[in-house]
Amino acid sequence: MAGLQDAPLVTASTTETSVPASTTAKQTFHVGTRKSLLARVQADQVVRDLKAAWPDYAFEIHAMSTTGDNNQATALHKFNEKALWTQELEVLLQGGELDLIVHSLKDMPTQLPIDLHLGCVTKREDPRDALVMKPTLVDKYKGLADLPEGSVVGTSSLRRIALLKRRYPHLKYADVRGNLGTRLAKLDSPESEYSAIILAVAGLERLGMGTRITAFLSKSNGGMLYAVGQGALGIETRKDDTRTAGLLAKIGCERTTLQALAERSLMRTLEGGCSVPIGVETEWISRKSGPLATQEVGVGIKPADEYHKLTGIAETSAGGTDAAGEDGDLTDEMIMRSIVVSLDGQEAAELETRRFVRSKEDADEFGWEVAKQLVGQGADRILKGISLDRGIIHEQGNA
Ligand SMILES: NCc1[nH]cc(CCC(=O)O)c1CC(=O)O
Repeated sequence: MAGLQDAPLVTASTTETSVPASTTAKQTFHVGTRKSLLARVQADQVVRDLKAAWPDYAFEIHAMSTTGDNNQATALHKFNEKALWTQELEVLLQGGELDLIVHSLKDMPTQLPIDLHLGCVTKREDPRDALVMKPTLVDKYKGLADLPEGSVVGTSSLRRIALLKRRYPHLKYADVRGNLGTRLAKLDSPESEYSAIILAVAGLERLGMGTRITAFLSKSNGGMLYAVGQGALGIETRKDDTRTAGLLAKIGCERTTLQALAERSLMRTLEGGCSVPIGVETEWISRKSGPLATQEVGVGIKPADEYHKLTGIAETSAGGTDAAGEDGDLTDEMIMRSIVVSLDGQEAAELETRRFVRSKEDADEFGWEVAKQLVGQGADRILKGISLDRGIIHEQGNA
């Protein structure tokens, strides 16, 4: 912080324009992101927040395409590493050419280079998955259950396919790739095979396409749990960069950060390097919640029916009339619903667990504990089966 305040306060320069050498520049922070429209919109959002918090500094966005972006023609299962989407940016961060990288948290590897870390998580948006119906079918079918036998649902995520197969075995699942716009265009084309596609709510909303959402999926609606980190932005920084840490302290969300750490710890403990169908839902419990408990799903804890939009807060109280959206009404107790599912949707280890989470260490421990319990339920057997299959197509797309 001190470093920031000491920094020179100077004349105007606008983001993304280089400052003429003759003028003294504002202290400039270099923000890295991928080149896709979604990545750009996300970086813009973070820079807007940073500018509002730190009007005396300048921010320059550097958007670059990465190995992942450049190899869209190559089957994604050949890329078993999320790092392909982040590596080039990380090298620039390590070299000091960038000060921070804005990621969709869901696309950020759980293992980062030793000198880098998740420096900040901003407030999570709606973390759920969305069902988007083909426009010509939208009046006829309101949900996946309504679709006739054999209808094709487009998604390339192992998690989405496995979870949906479990609940909707009458449907077919087919790959759909490309950025969000491309996927929607494929859905809309009258010749395409898709009746519907599944996309993250947050991505659609960030691009102003929230009106395309036919239904919001969740554990209680369709048995769909979201990906670790979905709906939140993660900012990667150098561990030793206290200047940028001070900057980010003003835009991070503590509640989301703890959720993110718990979810990522679960994933890190389970995945052992490869991407697997893991779904989660984490929420903070409001004051009127029930007792502390760890149980298998279906045994006692009443799941929250809906998300409190934009906050991911469990509305567990009977009337639900208290302002659950206010952090003041929340306890330090987190609920984590988790599932590890086989690719065919036939087998699953599933839990609903609560714990008091008051620190980053608590959050890490919570994820680790849940992972161990899932293993106790057979998650390791399911994961072993998947890594034998090796048909790994991971969550990462061309968002
Ligand atoms: N798979 C790629 C991806 N990475 C992040 C998002 C957008 C939403 C988010 O922040 O999680 C998406 C698109 C999608 O899954 O539909």
